[in-house]
Amino acid sequence: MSTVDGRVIKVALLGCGTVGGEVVRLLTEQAEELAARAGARVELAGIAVRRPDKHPELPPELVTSDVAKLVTSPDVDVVVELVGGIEPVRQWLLDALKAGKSVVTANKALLAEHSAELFEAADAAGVDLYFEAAVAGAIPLLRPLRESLAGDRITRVMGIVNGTTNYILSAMDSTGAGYAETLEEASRLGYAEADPTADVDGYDAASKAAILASLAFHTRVTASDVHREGIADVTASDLAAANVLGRTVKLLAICERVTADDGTESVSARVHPVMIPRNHQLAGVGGAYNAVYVEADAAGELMFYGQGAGGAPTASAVLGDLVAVARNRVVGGRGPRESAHAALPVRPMGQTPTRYHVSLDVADRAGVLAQVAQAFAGHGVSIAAVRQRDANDTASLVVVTHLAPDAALRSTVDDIAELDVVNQVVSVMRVEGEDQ
Ligand SMILES: NC(=O)c1ccc[n+]([C@@H]2O[C@H](COP(=O)([O-])OP(=O)(O)OC[C@H]3O[C@@H](n4cnc5c(N)ncnc54)[C@H](O)[C@@H]3O)[C@@H](O)[C@H]2O)c1
Ligand SMILES: N[C@@H](CCO)C(=O)O
Ligand code: NA
Repeated sequence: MSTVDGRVIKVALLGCGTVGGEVVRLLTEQAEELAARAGARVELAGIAVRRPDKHPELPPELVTSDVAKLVTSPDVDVVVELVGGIEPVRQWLLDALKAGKSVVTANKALLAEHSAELFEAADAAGVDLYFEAAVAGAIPLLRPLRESLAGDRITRVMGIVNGTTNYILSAMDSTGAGYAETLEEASRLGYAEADPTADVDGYDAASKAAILASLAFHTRVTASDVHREGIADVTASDLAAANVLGRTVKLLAICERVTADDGTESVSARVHPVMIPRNHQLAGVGGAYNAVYVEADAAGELMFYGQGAGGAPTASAVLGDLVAVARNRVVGGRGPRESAHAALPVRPMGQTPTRYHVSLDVADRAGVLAQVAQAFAGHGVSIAAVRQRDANDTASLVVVTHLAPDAALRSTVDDIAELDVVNQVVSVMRVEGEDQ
């Protein structure tokens, strides 16, 4: 029987790949415990895959390729979506919500573009939309933002939210391993997206940043609002330049509440490589692990850490959501709805305050430093530290700035590159954290 009265919650699973396969395993192995925790048996009503013939491990009576039929089947209470991508998934989930099914999804790409529409459909039907697995895999992060911190005022969310790029940067930093071989390994381990350029070019992290900023600041932020740079341009020179200063490079998502001098607030959301001191807590986060700091007025600083990618860790978050949905169905309640009441404007990247590390190869003669310093001053950028090392007739000059609008820093670097005394701009990267 497929009704809540019968204490059975029927689940349609869409996608049975890296994550979906683990969801099936855990649902089967932990059926008794899940029933006790949810207050109802949680049973599969169907599993939709692209190629049913490729899944001899699944019960044939459950497997289908007819997703549209499965998501609106009267037999189904909850749709768990683990296919990925935007279309046709968006339409399947809208159809499911309209038909009164709650939805659990790990699909950050979809949520970062269409969560408003999905929340509206969930509201209209009085059903749930849960997506803990969409950001930072196993780590409970969205539930704390949506529920535990709902009474606080969050000012910043910053961290490592993409396992694939963290795996690659960690390996490049520690073993000097090549980029391509490390990416291949990350794909083999099930961390990378179906198209790994989504990871490498920062799209995956930007989608997650949009979701985090939306929840943290009660504002609709979409992926296109997020400034995005991936790791494809991070070179061995960047890592070497970082190393000289006792730093390392991480791809960070940074979502901030920015308050202007006149007190008006805006939201800044960005994803880009960042140099951080080696003694920064994020520097020690290796492999496919994720770590996210949340700063809130009353709570202070919180840190969330754990496995951000991979089949089983992600399935853990999916199962947690599934139990929450099942419980809500059993008692007749609902989980949190969309909270976008603050509707803050999104601040363009050029106006966002950042700090730069600039490593230059310059001519070793009098007046060079003055010319470089003049370029910074010309854009109103204040210098925090300068370090010079001589080698034959050239010198290496490293400048770290104080906070300045990102556009001013960018223009400064453009001007410096044009100076006759500058042989080469070796590395330009944003900086977070103070050296101890
Ligand atoms: N792998 C991870 O570490 C991880 C972590 C967090 C979130 N996610 C998200 O979870 C989702 C699934 O990721 P995955 O790594 O398991 O992907 P995957 O490629 O391993 O699996 C995708 C599944 O979807 C099925 N599918 C694809 N197109 C279909 C169609 N048109 N009709 C029916 N079935 C179709 C495939 O048959 C496959 O079973 C994605 O949204 C991804 O972003 C993945
Ligand atoms: N491809 C993603 C999966 C987890 O969302 C990552 O590497 O982090
Ligand atoms: Na999570």
